[in-house]
Amino acid sequence: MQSAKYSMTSKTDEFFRKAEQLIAAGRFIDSKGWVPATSGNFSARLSDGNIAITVSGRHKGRLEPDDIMLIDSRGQSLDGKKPSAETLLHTSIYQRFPQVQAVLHPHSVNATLTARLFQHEIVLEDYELLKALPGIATHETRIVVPIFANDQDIPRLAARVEAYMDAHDDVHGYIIAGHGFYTWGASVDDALRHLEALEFLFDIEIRLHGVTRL
Ligand SMILES: CSC[C@@H](O)[C@@H](O)C(=O)COP(=O)(O)O
Ligand SMILES: [Zn+2]
Repeated sequence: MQSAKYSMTSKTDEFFRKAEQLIAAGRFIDSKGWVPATSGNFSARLSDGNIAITVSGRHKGRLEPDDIMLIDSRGQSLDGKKPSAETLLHTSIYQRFPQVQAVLHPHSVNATLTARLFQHEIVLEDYELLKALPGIATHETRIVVPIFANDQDIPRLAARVEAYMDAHDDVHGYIIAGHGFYTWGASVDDALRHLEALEFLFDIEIRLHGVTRL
């Protein structure tokens, strides 16, 4: 039951449609082993600027409609539920990029290993799969994925991400060391494609550099 404070909050058909997309994305991401043990969080922006986001602490591979909640653009709960502990990392992306409509955060082994093998950033260059990312039309492309130190202080972490983004264009995602990565897109499907592409490219770089290091 919603409390009186939240009783005016109506969830629209669009909310439930986006919630279903996030649930399906979670099932797929979990099938790959990228959100173990309740880790990860997902969101999608609605046309009125509010955001559908995963409730904190839920298993992201077994989400039910009740596990997706509504927040405003500043991250305030609109339905009394507790949003993801990392909500600020989502709202910052939406504020920065008007075209972004979905943000996905997996905790994959490859993102974690990448941050162990590389410091500060990983460069992805000369891969056909880079074309899965927006605005890239050729393998003859070089992108940089920054790696930030993990931090339990999310506002402080968000501020570091913001400072990096202020100074760099064409950021398609970022890794948090010992934690996971964030990526986004113009729809849940687009964000999922970016997630899969980055995950694949991290895997290649790990195999390449991990083997070279032996
Ligand atoms: C299970 S530990 C993972 C959390 O600390 C966090 O990093 C995470 O991704 C999930 O937090 P959540 O609050 O469920 O969105
Ligand atoms: Zn996380």
